[in-house]
Amino acid sequence: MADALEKRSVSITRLSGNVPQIHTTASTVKGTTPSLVEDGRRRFIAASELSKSFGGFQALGPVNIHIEEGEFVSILGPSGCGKSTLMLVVAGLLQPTKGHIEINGRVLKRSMTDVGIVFQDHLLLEFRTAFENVLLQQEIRGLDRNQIRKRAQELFGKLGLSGAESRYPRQLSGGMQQRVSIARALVHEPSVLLMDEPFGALDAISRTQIRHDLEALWMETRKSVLFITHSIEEAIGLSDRVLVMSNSPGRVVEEIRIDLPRPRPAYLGQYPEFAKYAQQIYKTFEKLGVYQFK
Ligand SMILES: Nc1ncnc2c1ncn2[C@@H]1O[C@H](COP(=O)(O)OP(=O)(O)OP(=O)(O)O)[C@@H](O)[C@H]1O
Repeated sequence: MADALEKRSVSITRLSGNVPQIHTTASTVKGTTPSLVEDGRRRFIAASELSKSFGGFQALGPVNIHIEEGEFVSILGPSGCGKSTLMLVVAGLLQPTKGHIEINGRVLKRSMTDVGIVFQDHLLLEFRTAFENVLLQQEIRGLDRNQIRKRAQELFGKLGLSGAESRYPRQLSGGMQQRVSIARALVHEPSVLLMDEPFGALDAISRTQIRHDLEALWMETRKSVLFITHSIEEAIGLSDRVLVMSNSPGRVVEEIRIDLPRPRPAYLGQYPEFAKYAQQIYKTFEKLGVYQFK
């Protein structure tokens, strides 16, 4: 995928009526159906005409999104537009009112299991140590204990948590708590990682570091990631594609393919393309009335 990334040109696509205007080439891969493949890459997650209402209130959609195998996709949108709702529907934790999700070509009928989820709140159990929190996956899923312990130890090393194994959540900084929750989400090696504003509660300096560490981990493991954020810099810094959502009920109004080399630096402003992507997103938010600067 790194090669493919390097060959991409700057591409900003307006989505009219939520119909993707992406040029695709039909192709087939042995053992897969043609509809699963776009530009030679597998659509691992595909959400079609998704909408969600709570009582008479429409919170989301309709939305069409897809995530390719090993792709990092961010959703950027104003508060209350339905980002968390979209993530919960994609995870199968909330039923859509209309539309459906396909995972690897199969319609999702119950909660996804081949997944790791990270929320803004670390949701660690206070009475378990950092390491025991990560091992929870092994206990719940009935996985091989030695294998998961080994993997947990590796993740602690990669996430800068070595030495923190026996600390309780209250003895960790906010950034470390989120690192433990990332380790917990990845220890069972899921194909999909769903992250809902995971760094929202962290200070800007910690956010930049954890963004880099997550990117490094993703480059090694190549999960399919759906990452929800309010931060334009974070979305551009992490993603292969950024999907911009409108105000409530959220629809995807723009897709921006991020063509920056990886790993990306702390200061993204060194790339002229970064300014171009960011400006486009600010402009879209102005047009949508999300920003009303006078
Ligand atoms: N279970 C629920 N019952 C009723 N309304 C809900 C429920 N869950 C979410 N909503 C409403 O749906 C809308 C979208 O909520 P959601 O949390 O998905 O937005 P969001 O874009 O993630 O917001 P934020 O960025 O502030 O976290 C909001 O108006 C919210 O109040």
